[in-house]
Amino acid sequence: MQNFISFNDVKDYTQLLNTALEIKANPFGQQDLGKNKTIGLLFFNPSLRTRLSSVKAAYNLGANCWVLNAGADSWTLEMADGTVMNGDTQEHIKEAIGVMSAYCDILGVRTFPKLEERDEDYNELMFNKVRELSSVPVVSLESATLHPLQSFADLITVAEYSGYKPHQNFDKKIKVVMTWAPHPRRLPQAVPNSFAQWFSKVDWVDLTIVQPKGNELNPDFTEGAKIEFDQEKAFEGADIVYAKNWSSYKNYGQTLTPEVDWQVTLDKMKLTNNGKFMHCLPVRRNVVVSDDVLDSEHSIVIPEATNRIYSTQTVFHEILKNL
Ligand SMILES: CCC[C@H](NC(C)=O)C(=O)O
Ligand SMILES: NC(=O)OP(=O)(O)O
Repeated sequence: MQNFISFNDVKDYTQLLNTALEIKANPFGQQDLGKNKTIGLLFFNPSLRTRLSSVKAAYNLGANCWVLNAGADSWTLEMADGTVMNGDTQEHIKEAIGVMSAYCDILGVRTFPKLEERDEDYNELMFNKVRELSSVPVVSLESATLHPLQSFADLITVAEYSGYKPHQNFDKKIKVVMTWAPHPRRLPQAVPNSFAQWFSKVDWVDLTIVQPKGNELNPDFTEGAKIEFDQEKAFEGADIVYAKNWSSYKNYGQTLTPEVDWQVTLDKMKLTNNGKFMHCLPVRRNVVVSDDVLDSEHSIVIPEATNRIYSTQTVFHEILKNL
């Protein structure tokens, strides 16, 4: 594995899943791999899980790790080429990424979308600029349109809660429903795009995506998923309910306020096959999902967040072993 930016960087998802489950069972078994290696984490946006799980994953592998919050810890960066830098920016992204990638063996980067110009975000201008400037492999810590470390952790979690065992025949079909949910702010499409990209390809999953009409995701990522607009119908018989808010792809960046309440409630979870509730976190309690769902046996959001250590550790492992 060279870079880890999307599902397209995964040659064999079953092999990667099995590796992750093996690493999770023996998390300190590969400490020689990270010896004398450094993993750099660059954040242009806030984070809790990605930041902390990535540091832990690096340490589990015996690697060093540094973290930088662009613009807060560092100089104000100039992103545009050709700028006469006599204003508020002190350092150009060209030098900043060139230097940072000289200080590490793998560079993780988080760059959220602006949610203004769809082409700018969907061409991943910012992330691709960093990738071109980096002299070391790049791992997405969530880009404008995808969040592969989250989706990989979600796959590990769904596998664990579905009875999947590495190298054993698994002929079940798991009904996974990703549902849009309300949020007071306009959020990226990265997490749902990525979840759809991964789970529409898993042969033991039946993926349904349910959202208010007009709020469908980019079809480039949802091909193969069943698209629904009736939330309660979609929940019927679901084994996994994955909730997430996303702003409009069609009316780019706009938020939606549907007439009916799309919050995930206990009554809705009763329509499922005693389904498990998942969310990437952070979650707005009693907006996205009710307290009585999050505080019930339905919720596996903490095991899901815990698996962020092992999705990340596996990706670092797969890149480090080729260095
Ligand atoms: C992991 C989620 C990060 C981000 N969430 C917020 C609140 O910005 C999002 O929705 O993409
Ligand atoms: N799920 C996730 O990536 O969380 P953070 O934004 O807190 O890193």
